[in-house]
Amino acid sequence: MVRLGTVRNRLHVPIRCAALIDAPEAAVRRALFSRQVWIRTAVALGGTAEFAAAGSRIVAGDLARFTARPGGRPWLLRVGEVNGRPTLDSVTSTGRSTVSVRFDTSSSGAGCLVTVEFTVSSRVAFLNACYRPILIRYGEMLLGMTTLVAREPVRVVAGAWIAEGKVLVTRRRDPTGRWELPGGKAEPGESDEEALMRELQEELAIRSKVFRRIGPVVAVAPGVEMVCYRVAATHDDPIQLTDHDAYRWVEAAGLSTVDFLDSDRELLDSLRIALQMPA
Ligand SMILES: Nc1nc2c([nH]c(=O)n2[C@H]2C[C@H](O)[C@@H](COP(=O)(O)OP(=O)(O)OP(=O)(O)O)O2)c(=O)[nH]1
Repeated sequence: MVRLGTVRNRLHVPIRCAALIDAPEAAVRRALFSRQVWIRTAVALGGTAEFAAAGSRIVAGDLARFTARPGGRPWLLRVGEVNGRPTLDSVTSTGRSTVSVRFDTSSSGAGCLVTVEFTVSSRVAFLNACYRPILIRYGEMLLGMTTLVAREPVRVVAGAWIAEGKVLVTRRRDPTGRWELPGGKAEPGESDEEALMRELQEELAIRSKVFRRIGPVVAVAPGVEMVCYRVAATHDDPIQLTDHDAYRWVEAAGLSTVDFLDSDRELLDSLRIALQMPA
């Protein structure tokens, strides 16, 4: 409901949009916290969204810049957290108004409930009424994008970095301590190549080049599939592990002795062949 007021009163107009999505909560959160979903939403409505820091996720501390149309007056918002929940809050007022956005998921037997709440605070009551339809459209489009992306299968890209007849394998930093190829989940809208280059930069701190596919598409879990590509480093960057606690170089004969994740076993024959071939 829009409350009208006077110029003297600072008004708050909470606008809440919600959707019940028939997908696992993890998939919904992955979609909702993906920058691509927020960017695609802004673009679909004729505007723009940009994030200052590198990365593909919405994380606390980042700065986001939204416009309702290209070249329009920007809203600069900082990503924050309140009680562990993500928020976006105006960094600088546009002079007349500030906006804050709260978004979250909760799981129920019927599905995953996503809520997005905007609060505009304007010195001029009339502006509250102006922002309302824009924010409702943004919220509804965001929920639609989130639903679409949450239902897409998740694609894991794994990199077989082969050098001098050996492939690099990495040990997961979890209680199982099992080995895998470096890589990870592609973000919505990312190509396999972009995702793999990003993951290798994040996990090993190396710049890389992606070559041909190796082996079959492997089912990792329901709705999650993995593809493997041959990769190489393009610079002499020293390996710095962030997600893993160990790495080693293994030649073809040693692959069967590595305690790989189950899905990786389906790649081993193809990896052995790749180890005998040039990139
Ligand atoms: N990177 C990588 N992941 C693999 C391989 N084999 C395999 O089953 N996986 C699985 C493990 C994970 O469930 C998923 C990769 O996701 P990930 O590395 O981005 O993420 P994660 O599950 O550790 O963490 P998160 O994104 O859920 O927070 O694919 C592999 O060789 N490399």
